[in-house]
Amino acid sequence: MPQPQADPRQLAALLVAGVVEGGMLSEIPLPQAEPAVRARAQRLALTALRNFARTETVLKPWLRREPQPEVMAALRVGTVEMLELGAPPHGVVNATVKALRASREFGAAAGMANAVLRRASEFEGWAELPQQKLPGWLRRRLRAVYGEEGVQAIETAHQAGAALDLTVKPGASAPEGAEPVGGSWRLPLGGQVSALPGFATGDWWVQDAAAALPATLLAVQPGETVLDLCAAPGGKTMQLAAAGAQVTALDLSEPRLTRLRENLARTGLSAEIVCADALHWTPPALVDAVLLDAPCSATGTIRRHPDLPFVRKPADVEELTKLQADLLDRALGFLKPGGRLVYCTCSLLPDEGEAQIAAALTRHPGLRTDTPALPLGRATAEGGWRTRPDDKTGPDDQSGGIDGFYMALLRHDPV
Ligand SMILES: C[S@@+](CC[C@H](N)C(=O)[O-])C[C@H]1O[C@@H](n2cnc3c(N)ncnc32)[C@H](O)[C@@H]1O
Repeated sequence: MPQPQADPRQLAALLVAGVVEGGMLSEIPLPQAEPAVRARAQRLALTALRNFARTETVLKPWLRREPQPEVMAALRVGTVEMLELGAPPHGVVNATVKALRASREFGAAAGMANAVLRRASEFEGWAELPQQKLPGWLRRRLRAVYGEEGVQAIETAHQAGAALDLTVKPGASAPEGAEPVGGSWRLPLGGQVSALPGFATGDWWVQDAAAALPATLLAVQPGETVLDLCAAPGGKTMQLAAAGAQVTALDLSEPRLTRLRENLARTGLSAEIVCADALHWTPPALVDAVLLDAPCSATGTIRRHPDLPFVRKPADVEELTKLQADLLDRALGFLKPGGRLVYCTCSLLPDEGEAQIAAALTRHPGLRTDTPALPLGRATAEGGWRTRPDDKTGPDDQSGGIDGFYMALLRHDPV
């Protein structure tokens, strides 16, 4: 017998409530649902999180007391569906009320939701409401580096979300309609990725245009031995393998390595896979090149992960910067004399980028930066490279920015 389909709005509300309670979007368990339903739920949840403060402004005047988190999340999802995504109010209100009424736990809130969402649908001036601000601690730290104007431009980019960037396997084609961005290809936002032409045949994989730069920077040659430390889910491993290198992909997380294995299988690329802690593992032989995509605050990816500002705390950054320095010191020891290493993080915080490399240069005699100009972003004082979410990808860029990344090419000469 066919199972009743899960409602994307209900799933979206579960996701939003889960994030408010401190969960990462990718880790919140959802009931079984078709990929298309999950994709729609995901899109609604992302939109609700990107417009969290705005929905507060619209809903608060009509709420006598704060509803249960799940009900509040359903109201936020309904509000963005009507006001941001332009869905007809009648359908949104009816579906939300029907779903609440059908639930044993939240049925009593159905009448209130009906009244509040009808009011919300009449709200005027949605587009003029202030954009979503970063949390105070992060905003202050970014303002010290990029200035108030820079932070506002970054917040505007976060609010706009991200297009779908693809890294295309050499010799394969991007799907029709994709535009070149840096060395990547860009499709407008939306849709179910696995349904796009070329997905099943492994012609490309999803990776932000900025995230594709570090592997390009390493410029591996066919036959070179390369260690991809912190490799999963494998976006950069696939680039290195596609360039013909002999890649060892190492990661601490077995579940993430399962995704890396699936990605390699789909794209028909190969790498040796090691599940280990890079701080305690030693390669059997020194290598020509290392890519260290170090664990970080991921604050450069808020465009596509608007749950991060709800979850990240300043203490996480302190812990991560120590780990990054330890990983970098260890990774340098895996290089053949004269070998090269790309260090990168998807963070906007200089503590996880510029400052890490400046400190490493003082710790390691014989270490130097040798980062050439890349198609997107700008050079930094210590010899690295920085991209920002508000970076334009071309003179008439309409497609939005790129993730915030830091990267540096380091050469380790014997002293
Ligand atoms: C930024 S993600 C890597 C993304 C990946 N390079 C890609 O392009 O798809 C960082 C990874 O570091 C891994 N990691 C964290 N600490 C580690 C450690 N001590 N040793 C090895 N891997 C570690 C995490 O499991 C995570 O998969």
